[in-house]
Amino acid sequence: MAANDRAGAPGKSGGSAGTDGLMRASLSAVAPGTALRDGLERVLRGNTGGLIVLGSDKTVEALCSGGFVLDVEFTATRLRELCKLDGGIVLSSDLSKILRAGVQLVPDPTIPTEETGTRHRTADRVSRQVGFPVVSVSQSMRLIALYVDGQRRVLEDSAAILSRANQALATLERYKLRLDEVAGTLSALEIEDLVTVRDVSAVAQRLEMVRRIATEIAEYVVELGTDGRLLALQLDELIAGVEPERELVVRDYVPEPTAKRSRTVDEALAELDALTHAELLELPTVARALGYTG
Ligand SMILES: Nc1ncnc2c1ncn2[C@@H]1O[C@H](COP(=O)(O)OP(=O)(O)OP(=O)(O)O)[C@@H](O)[C@H]1O
Repeated sequence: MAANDRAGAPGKSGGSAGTDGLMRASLSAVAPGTALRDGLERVLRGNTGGLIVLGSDKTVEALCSGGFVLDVEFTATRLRELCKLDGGIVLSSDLSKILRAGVQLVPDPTIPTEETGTRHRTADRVSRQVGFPVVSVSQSMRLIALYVDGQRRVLEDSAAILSRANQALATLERYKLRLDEVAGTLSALEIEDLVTVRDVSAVAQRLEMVRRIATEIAEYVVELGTDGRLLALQLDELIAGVEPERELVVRDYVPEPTAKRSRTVDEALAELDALTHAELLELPTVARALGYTG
């Protein structure tokens, strides 16, 4: 197997990246183009179902009962064949090996789960208990689901993700055009020294809107794996320079500190980031996030 079609290891919960970071890394590990995704698709097509733990350590070992210790190199076809056995599969933490197959996983039954069906309840509980992501391939519902730290994501096919990603890309293009307009106006007013809080807020607002939709598209890129290359190129081109510009605008226009209040650049950026979508549409709220009051 070529090195580039091996899934990158997502690791386990408790790291600095948090649940969102682990979910992103896990989605990347099972994205189209990886051997793991190829194997999962084969299991789905083969209609056998599967329960796969994406990592192993002492806590995982402690939950395993019965089955076979294998310790063989991971391949998509091996995964497909081993999922025919009754029970779950445990992969090594770097996802390069299949360590166990046909194991009964026995997680703590008091861990709450809202899933139905023993396979999916086990997947949810094991992922919560050991911290490694767990994948279930449902035989009856014919879907692949990823369980990460209490969150569940159903893996969709690339066509469905691409259709949503393309809509988001069209929105990004419109937002970017509007951003270029308000940024152009701000530059012209700066030359004449006529900038108002409203003009600055409008640019900060548009920069934030562009950043948010770009973040959404970046998540689609992760989920799409090799199918998202073109999308990644389009995204990179559209958002080139946006992040530094966001910081520069805030740095230039965050109000001078007074005895009553002061706001650092980082605080203003965090306030902008924390605005809800509805708040972001209101220029006075954006101005307040930047540190302007009254
Ligand atoms: N605790 C467990 N450890 C290992 N494998 C399990 C465990 N629970 C269920 N499985 C696997 O899941 C298979 C299906 O179990 P069951 O029919 O109860 O699940 P389900 O949740 O209805 O799954 P599906 O959505 O695939 O129909 C079992 O035959 C077994 O291979």
